[in-house]
Amino acid sequence: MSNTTEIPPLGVTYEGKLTHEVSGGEGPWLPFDKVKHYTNAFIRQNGKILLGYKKRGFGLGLYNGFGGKVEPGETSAQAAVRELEEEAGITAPLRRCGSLFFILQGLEAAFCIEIFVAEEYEGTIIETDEMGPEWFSDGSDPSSDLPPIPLKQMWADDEFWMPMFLNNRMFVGRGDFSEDGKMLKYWFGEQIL
Ligand SMILES: COc1nc(N)nc2c1ncn2[C@H]1C[C@H](O)[C@@H](COP(=O)(O)OP(=O)(O)OP(=O)(O)O)O1
Repeated sequence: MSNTTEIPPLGVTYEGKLTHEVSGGEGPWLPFDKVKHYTNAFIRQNGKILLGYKKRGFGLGLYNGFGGKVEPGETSAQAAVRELEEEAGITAPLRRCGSLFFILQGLEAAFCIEIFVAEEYEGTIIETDEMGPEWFSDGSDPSSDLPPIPLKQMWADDEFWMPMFLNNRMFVGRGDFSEDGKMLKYWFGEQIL
């Protein structure tokens, strides 16, 4: 972790200043010529964080926030609300808290993912065909009986930006992955608006 301001890689968009960068890996950043837009949303409440166990498709067997592709005509904020309802059965006043950019070798398009969070929600959390929702401790309550965030069963990038997210910082970053899901190179930073 450093406080110096390196130039962030292509694909990382931000306003203001960046700080607390963390970076690693070797070789050049992977090239891309197409970008697809996605969302990912978390509910965080009273020392707990809601994650979903991905039951099918991309990211199968990993825990993540709830989200998916931004459909034509939608804003990312609208897509985030829709995807949360489709995947966990709830609605929430989501606000954007970060932006991530990923490239996976072998896929034609890069992922540009807007990350959202809310501290409250409406409705009853349900398991869906796509996601199995589970609560975890966010680490802020040492007396919590909930399991810790299962970083070993999450995308490898999460361990770098999740601490920024849990500290209520805006974050941005990029990770390049091999075809078998190993992170080859990464850069993440906190954004000061
Ligand atoms: C590669 O690194 C990634 N890290 C993290 N933390 N999250 C990622 C990564 N790559 C993708 N994601 C997120 C982005 C989305 O929230 C989901 C994938 O969405 P999905 O493939 O399920 O989206 P849709 O095609 O819309 O799904 P359905 O049409 O089946 O609902 O993972």
